[in-house]
Amino acid sequence: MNTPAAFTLSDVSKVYSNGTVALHNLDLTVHEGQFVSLLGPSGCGKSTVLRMVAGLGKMSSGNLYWGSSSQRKLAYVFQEAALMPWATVEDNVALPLKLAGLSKSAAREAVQEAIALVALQGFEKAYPRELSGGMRMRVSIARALVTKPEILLMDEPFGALDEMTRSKLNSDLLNLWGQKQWTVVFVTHNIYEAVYLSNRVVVMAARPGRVVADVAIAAPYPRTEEFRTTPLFNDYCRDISNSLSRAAGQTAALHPSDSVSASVVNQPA
Ligand SMILES: Nc1ncnc2c1ncn2[C@@H]1O[C@H](COP(=O)(O)OP(=O)(O)OP(=O)(O)O)[C@@H](O)[C@H]1O
Repeated sequence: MNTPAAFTLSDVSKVYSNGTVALHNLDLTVHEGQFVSLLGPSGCGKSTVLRMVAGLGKMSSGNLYWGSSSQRKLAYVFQEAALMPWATVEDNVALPLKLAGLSKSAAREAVQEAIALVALQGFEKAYPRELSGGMRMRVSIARALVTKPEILLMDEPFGALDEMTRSKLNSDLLNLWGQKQWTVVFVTHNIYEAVYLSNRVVVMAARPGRVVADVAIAAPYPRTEEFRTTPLFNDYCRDISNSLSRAAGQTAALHPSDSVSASVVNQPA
């Protein structure tokens, strides 16, 4: 049985000012505590969905409904860590609280807690240039967590990281989610990452941006590295890959002049 809705996008369309139809009649309800991945090829509107939920830009039509007022506590994690290079880790993490008007001393406890959640104790005084890409992304996640969000919107946060760092951050993120039970909406191009992390994968296709499959990943948590080698994992990856292929075929039929990239449709081994 589903938990209450965290939010619902109802019949949402988004046409950018240059005429690009980024989303067309999209319906999506995300439930409290779900870990939902939005998966699809470049340009299918994944980031636009996040932006509409975050209120970063107006929908052209449709509505966003919140499950309850307390569920509006959002945090956004971007693909680039986007840290202030001149500021230490703790000052970067403190930024949202500073912007909200808290003094440094009032923010200290929350900043320490967020840094501990991403396992960066000892690096409070370090500058971004002294950190690896994975550590910088941890700082970016801590900066999102410092506001104690209930909904975490993550826009391909690990896309620029090497495979081993990505795997490590995947399992750390799952551990955190297991403790905190946020609602997570996670954008990715990567089928394996989506299946590993999520209890639901929403598959999208481009031109126009739309939902083409909604797959419940019925594997228990906590998920270990072994999950990645199970037949169940491979079955989900194959099914989702097939959905992406079918959708790419439909898009190609709609836009025969395009060369639709199937590069995201990697068949699992
Ligand atoms: N500000 C904008 N103005 C015009 N077109 C835009 C704007 N932002 C996005 N688009 C277009 O809208 C479509 C959806 O973009 P969006 O960034 O949501 O896709 P995406 O699935 O997140 O892509 P990617 O995986 O490459 O980040 C694309 O065709 C994109 O070029």
